[in-house]
Amino acid sequence: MRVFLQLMWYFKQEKWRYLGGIFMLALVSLGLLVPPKIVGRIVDHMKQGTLTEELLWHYGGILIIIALGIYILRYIWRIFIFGAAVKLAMILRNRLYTHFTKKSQEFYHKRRVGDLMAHSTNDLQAIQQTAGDGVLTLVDSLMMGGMTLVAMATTISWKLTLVSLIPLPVMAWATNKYGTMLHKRFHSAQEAFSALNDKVQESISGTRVIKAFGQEKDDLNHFSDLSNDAVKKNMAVARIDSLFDPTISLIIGFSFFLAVSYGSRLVVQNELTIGELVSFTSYLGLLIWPMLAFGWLFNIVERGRASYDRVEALLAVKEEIDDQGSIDFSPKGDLVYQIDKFCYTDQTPVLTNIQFSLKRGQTLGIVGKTGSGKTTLCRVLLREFNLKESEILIDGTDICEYRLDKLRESIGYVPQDHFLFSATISENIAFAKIDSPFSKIKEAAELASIHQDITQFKHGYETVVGERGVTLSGGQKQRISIARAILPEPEILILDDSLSAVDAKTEEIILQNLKKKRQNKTTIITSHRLSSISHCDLIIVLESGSIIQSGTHQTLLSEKGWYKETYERQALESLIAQGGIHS
Ligand SMILES: Nc1ncnc2c1ncn2[C@@H]1O[C@H](COP(=O)(O)OP(=O)(O)OP(=O)(O)O)[C@@H](O)[C@H]1O
Repeated sequence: MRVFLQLMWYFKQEKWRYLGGIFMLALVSLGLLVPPKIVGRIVDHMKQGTLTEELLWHYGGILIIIALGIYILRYIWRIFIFGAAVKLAMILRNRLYTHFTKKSQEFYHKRRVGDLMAHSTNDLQAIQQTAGDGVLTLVDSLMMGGMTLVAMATTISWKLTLVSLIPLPVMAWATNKYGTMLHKRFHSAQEAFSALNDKVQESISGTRVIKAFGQEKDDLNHFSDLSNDAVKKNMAVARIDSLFDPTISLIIGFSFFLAVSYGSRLVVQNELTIGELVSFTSYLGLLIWPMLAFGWLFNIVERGRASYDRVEALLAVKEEIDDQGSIDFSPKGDLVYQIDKFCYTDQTPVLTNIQFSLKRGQTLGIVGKTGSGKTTLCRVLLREFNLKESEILIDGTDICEYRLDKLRESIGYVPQDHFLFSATISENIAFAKIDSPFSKIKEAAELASIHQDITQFKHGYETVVGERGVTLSGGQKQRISIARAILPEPEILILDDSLSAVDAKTEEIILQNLKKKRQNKTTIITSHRLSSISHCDLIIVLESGSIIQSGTHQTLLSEKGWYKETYERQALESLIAQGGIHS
């Protein structure tokens, strides 16, 4: 029942709804006590031969009024209690979503998407059930059960009530034992569901790779294994779950047996009328629901607790990036990198001794072997990771002193693994500035050299991309991502290997456009193709996270080293690709 304490903050917040609902439940329970009493009286009247038509109408009238009252009250309490439960799920869903939006890339790197989705669906549903059905079963079983017992003991016979309750301790023991077993099993069932969710998500996203490698069968087998595991764990839950009802029915059956045998004795001894015995057994019948509800309560509560623990653990994950900056405007100006050492999670440095500066409006080219640290050098500027003091400065101010949103507002980043949303091309381009006029969207598309392609589509800028729409080529996606980044005219534009899927001619056009348009703005380009960065004001060559060469294209060509070798090799490759060398 700990979950009710955990949810106390919400019960307090919605106390009127819950108190109102509970009050109505109490009225319903009271109302339900009346019919057995009336039936008992009618039986006694019949036995004594005093039952008149008028009396029958009188009792019938009371029964109808009670039935109607219960009907209305049940409707209202449902709205109160279940309505509050739905609202709780909404609050938690919003919290989780807000939490997700604040999390860093590392958070998503470490977690499985399917797992996060399971938290937002299955777990929240279980918590909603606890705040709705859980409260109902708890209150109803205690109130309905308690009132019925009091009615039995005070209005009929306390001796008979005590005798009928002899089997109850067995029920308390059994439900407690089942509850403990359920908790563990629910946890692993929810974990299995998360794993299954993750598998489905990954397989659907990666379906092209799966098919390309002919791995459908293996994928299906893997899915079946996870699915079987989820079934097995849910069956384990169901096996305990299924024990509740038969156990309770058995115990109530035994109670009935005791009530009828001992009750008949009391009737024979004239301590009880037949009508009272009939009322008593009807009351016992009324106890079936509270007892079953008590059994379900364990089930609901244990499921809710397991889910609430999981959601709380997720919400407790701290922000990795401390956004303590106080400067409330977006930075503009000269850029200075002075990083001694940067490591991801382990102690192996990924960047070492990175020292360079860039004037506002200049273009920086970053090249180097794969894995040399180019992307990392860009991402540290976005503050995706915590930096030490003064490792990167803009206009002489540590980037950590800017508010994170303000810093990021001034940077347009086109990542290597670009992503387009299932929305129209125009919405994708205007993603960072959704209210941009069409002229701006078109201008960005023209700069990114994608306008022509877009006009070829039947619906032009209104073409839906992604799962629900047209399939774009890699180069088209890249250029739409570039248009998206340049539309807000960011102070710093980072193209992280973003021209890899376009041909050399288109690349040149895009670079020329950017040069013209972004005269006073800084641009950073990482690339494997040296032609992409040859125009840059500063080029740095990275190897194993360190700068091994730096300068302009001309100075780097004039010295021996990686840049010259790579440039000459790529020039030769390009010549061969264009038709070879003619002697
Ligand atoms: N999130 C991360 N956590 C831990 N290590 C990482 C992470 N991202 C990158 N690395 C490691 O940092 C090193 C540099 O990676 P980075 O992506 O910066 O190189 P790169 O030069 O951009 O490579 P490429 O040219 O292939 O894109 C690599 O050894 C990589 O494994």
